[in-house]
Amino acid sequence: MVYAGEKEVRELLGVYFIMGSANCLKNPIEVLEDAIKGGITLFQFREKGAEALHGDEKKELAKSLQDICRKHHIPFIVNDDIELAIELDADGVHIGQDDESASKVRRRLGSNKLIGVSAHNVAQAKQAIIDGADYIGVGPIYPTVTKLDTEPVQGSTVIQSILRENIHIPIVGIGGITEKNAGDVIRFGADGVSVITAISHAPFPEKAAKKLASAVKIGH
Ligand SMILES: Cc1ncsc1CCOP(=O)(O)O
Ligand SMILES: C=C1C=NC(C)=NC1=N
Ligand SMILES: [Mg+2]
Repeated sequence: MVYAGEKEVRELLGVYFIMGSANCLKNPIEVLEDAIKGGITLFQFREKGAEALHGDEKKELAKSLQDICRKHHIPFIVNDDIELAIELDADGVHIGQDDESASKVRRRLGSNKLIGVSAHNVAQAKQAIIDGADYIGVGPIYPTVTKLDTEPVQGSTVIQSILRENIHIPIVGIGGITEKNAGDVIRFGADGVSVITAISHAPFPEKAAKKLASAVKIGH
């Protein structure tokens, strides 16, 4: 992927689907294909939790999902697992505060890859910029049961406190986001929304993605 400037990154964050095998009620391959048909703009492979796949099984699933993203020109991001991202030549990685710093990851990935960092306050947002991150994931905005060890639910406060500091890094909201509240997250000032279960548990993932995409568009 050619290096994406800030404006392209903001557009890429529109409807940012995140999924691993544990988040799916049916075949992850089908869920991703339907989500892409519905208009997601970015995909993150996040294989976590008790039943998460490991080793070759994890790599094979990642490759299958990456192939689907390539076919439809959707950038493929890997959560946490830098080695896997390098091995697959993924389009980028997403790292949390407990992972290695974005500056170290940048040295390993190079300038033409996307690096996203989870940020829960202004200081972490500022550090992410210093470290060369391309975007920050801020949340949980609303309560979520998908990730049990989240920071406290913060609603719009962190997004607004970051923007009040005149910090200009692309921001994606995360946590409990659905078609009903996605527009609010954009009105709070986020460039896009990232979701897991709103799409992965939807009876029709294509329709769920479409509804999120229109809520985001209206929110802008
Ligand atoms: C990975 C992550 N980080 C903060 S909340 C969360 C889970 C989001 O899942 P959902 O969209 O199903 O609430
Ligand atoms: C924890 C996370 C926060 N934000 C994003 C975009 N992805 C994540 N895995
Ligand atoms: Mg992590």
